[in-house]
Amino acid sequence: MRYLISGATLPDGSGADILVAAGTIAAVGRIPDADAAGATVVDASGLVALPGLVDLHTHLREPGYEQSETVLTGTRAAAAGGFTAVFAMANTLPVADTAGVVEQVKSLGDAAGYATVRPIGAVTVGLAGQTLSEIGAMARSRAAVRVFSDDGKCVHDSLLMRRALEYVSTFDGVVAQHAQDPRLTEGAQMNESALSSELGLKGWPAVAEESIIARDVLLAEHVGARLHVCHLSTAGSVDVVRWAKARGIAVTAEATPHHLLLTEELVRSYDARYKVNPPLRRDEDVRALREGVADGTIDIVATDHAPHPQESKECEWDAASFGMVGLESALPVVQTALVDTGLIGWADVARILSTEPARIGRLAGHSHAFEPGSAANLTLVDPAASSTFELDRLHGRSTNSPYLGATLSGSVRWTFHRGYPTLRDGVLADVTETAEAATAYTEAFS
Ligand SMILES: NC(=O)N[C@@H](CC(=O)O)C(=O)O
Ligand SMILES: [Zn+2]
Ligand SMILES: [Zn+2]
Repeated sequence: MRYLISGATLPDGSGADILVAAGTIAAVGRIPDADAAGATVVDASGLVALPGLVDLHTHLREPGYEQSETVLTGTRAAAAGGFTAVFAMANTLPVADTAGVVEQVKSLGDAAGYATVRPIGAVTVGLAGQTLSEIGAMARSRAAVRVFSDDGKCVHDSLLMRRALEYVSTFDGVVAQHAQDPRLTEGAQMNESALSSELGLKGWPAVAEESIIARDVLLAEHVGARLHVCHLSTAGSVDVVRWAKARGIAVTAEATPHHLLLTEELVRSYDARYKVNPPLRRDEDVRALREGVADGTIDIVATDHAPHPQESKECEWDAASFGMVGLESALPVVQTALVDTGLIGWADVARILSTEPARIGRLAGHSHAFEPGSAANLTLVDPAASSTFELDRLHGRSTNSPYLGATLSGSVRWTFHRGYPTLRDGVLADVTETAEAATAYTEAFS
């Protein structure tokens, strides 16, 4: 199948046609009619073409928590949000701490066909924080794991963290740390502040995050390894990472869309859709995170898409699960919080949502630029449109979105994964090339 994407705006603001053929970008620029003969025309006037979005932090929940999400449903949500690759977190059941589990997750992703799935390996066996998992075997496996994380839990033991950093540096891997001092956050339910006292909820101090990041950047410097910090949520964390980068430490950092838009004030509703780890913080923190993205201290935006079943959200605050779904809303939140506010432009969006996460995760073979010959992974966004998040706009198995009923600016219209549309003019495509694989998938795993 050949597609002529006509009249798109590239991230740098220039206009171009893009010819997609045989899974690759065949040509970019003014494309002669003869070259485009027979191609399906996609009218992209008014649309911004971005390299396919890459999420370095997605919870796909399979194996083990298929009532919340599966690799198939999660990657359908990814495609709907403009993503062509996702890194799947390791807090599944069993935990992704062996070559067998990461290979299974990769195979499920291949079979589903909606996005490239790169498994993340656990740092410690069972995420228990006691002994290192078989990091080398996962790196050498068919899944070629490069990112390791105990996300959901912090690698708290300093010596284990040191050993993990040393180990991954031997094959250019990276440890993605969930920075949360467990003792300082025992039983914590929301940001520690005047509001947490007022609401009578146990507070989660900023220092619980900042102190771990400070320790880890120093450890990374000491052993000469790459460190990635998940979901920065406080102004102090931005300061620590800024300091570390100025010192030349190989640290990268992410912010989630929700920490760039929402504040702890929402907790007043006691609506557990706003319960997330790390917690929503203050206005000052949101401002500092936005500045951190704008000045490059924060390298990427990652969704931390964390599906949970209704019963674990529709209950009292203390009993509810932490986490929000975020794949479909990520681009509109980024546009609303960062582009519409004038802090960044579309070239920066391409960088923070595609090229940089791909580089940090060592995602080989993913197209980052509209260069002839590269794989056709791309996303078309209508910045003049808006997105209202109703239940039918969520394609995953869980609906714990903080934006239900809300309208954000920007709308993802088309997603192309390896040359075929996974989202067509806002409608999730039936991935025909992989329909048989999808059937086999359902039979094998349901
Ligand atoms: N972010 C969350 O609130 N929850 C995540 C775990 C995590 O990212 O730490 C989950 O797995 O549900
Ligand atoms: Zn986390
Ligand atoms: Zn997470």
